Amino acid sequence: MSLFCGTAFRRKSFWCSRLLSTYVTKTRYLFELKEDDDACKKAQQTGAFYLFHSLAPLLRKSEHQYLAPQHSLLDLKRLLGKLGQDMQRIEDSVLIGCSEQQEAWFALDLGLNSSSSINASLQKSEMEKELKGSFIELRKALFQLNAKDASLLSTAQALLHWHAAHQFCSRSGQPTEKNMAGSKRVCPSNKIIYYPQMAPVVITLVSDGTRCLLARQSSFPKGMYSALAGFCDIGESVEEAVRREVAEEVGLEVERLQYTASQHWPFPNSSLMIACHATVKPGQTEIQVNLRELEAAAWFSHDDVATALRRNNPYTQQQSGAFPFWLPPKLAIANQLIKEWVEKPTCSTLPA
Ligand SMILES: NC(=O)C1=CN([C@@H]2O[C@H](COP(=O)(O)OP(=O)(O)OC[C@H]3O[C@@H](n4cnc5c(N)ncnc54)[C@H](O)[C@@H]3O)[C@@H](O)[C@H]2O)C=CC1
Ligand SMILES: [Mg+2]
Repeated sequence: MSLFCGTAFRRKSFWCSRLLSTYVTKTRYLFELKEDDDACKKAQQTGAFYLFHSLAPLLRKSEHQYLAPQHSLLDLKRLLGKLGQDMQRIEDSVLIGCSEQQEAWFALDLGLNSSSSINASLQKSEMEKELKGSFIELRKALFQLNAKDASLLSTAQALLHWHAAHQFCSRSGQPTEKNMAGSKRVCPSNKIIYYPQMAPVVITLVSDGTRCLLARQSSFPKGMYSALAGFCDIGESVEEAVRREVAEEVGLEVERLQYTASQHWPFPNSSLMIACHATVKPGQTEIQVNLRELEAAAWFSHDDVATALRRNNPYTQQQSGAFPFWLPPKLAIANQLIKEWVEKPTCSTLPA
């Protein structure tokens, strides 16, 4: 049997799907939708749409959480009709995933200037009223979403952002065309294909064996400290990027390094966060903060970090006017790194 069950794969044969796990079937279905514009257009008929306005997702408040509502193609057509908009706008949707039952999920930005519609941006407040929700900046809402919606909306926002920023071919200057799924753009004049990209970023929790090193940029919310992060330079390995970033930002040399996890991060552009634990050379713990990159950096004890992790409402200003020391929220990979270290302070054991 061939890897893709030949044409049977494309027809989603009963035999084929019986042999493959749900996950593999789903993955192959998504692959098909990315490759085949007609199949993708067909999937829109039964698919679900997540709506955005100028890259802010449509959300509904439910107690302490935000929920991301889904809309059918019919709902969407009804909305566009009511607002006197062109149905062509639906072609700007991008594929962002599918359910286990192969219901395809799309994202559509109704606020960006459409390449396929002659109509200008739709009125935001009019749409919010019709859709019974609000378009809220993802940065403000991310931590009040469940993990599934957070991941889906991050992907959607990153992909919509990429399309909005790659409307023209950098060689010919001509407008590029998106495929139906939005997994690429092509220049019609020279056939150059552009694919969505993520910038690799290393994020490192440095420890000296008993304490961990946390830092803050002036742009961070008051009181919040995080692990050291930095974009990989071209040509660098992850190990080299960690070593350079730690040296650049706090003037220390990393001795041991251990990869732990990764995360897509949509802000400000799409990044792939690569999270590592590292230790410094014994006795070489004197921090020299690079003030062009950071506002402050310091060593924190296990107790201080464990207490900060348990803090529920970090934004509360103290009576003195100061903000307590707090850490990035659970959905951020920085939080995972810090939590791992609190649970096992000696987790960086491999040579760098
Ligand atoms: N999800 C998480 O838990 C966390 C995510 N982050 C993310 O990590 C990213 C990198 O952290 P920083 O300390 O700001 O990086 P950084 O230490 O590399 O400094 C940023 C500077 O690097 C330069 N740079 C080099 N390549 C760049 C590129 N491809 N895109 C943008 N700037 C580039 C720019 O001059 C920029 O001002 C940030 O975007 C931040 O949002 C940071 C901490 C936690
Ligand atoms: Mg940095």
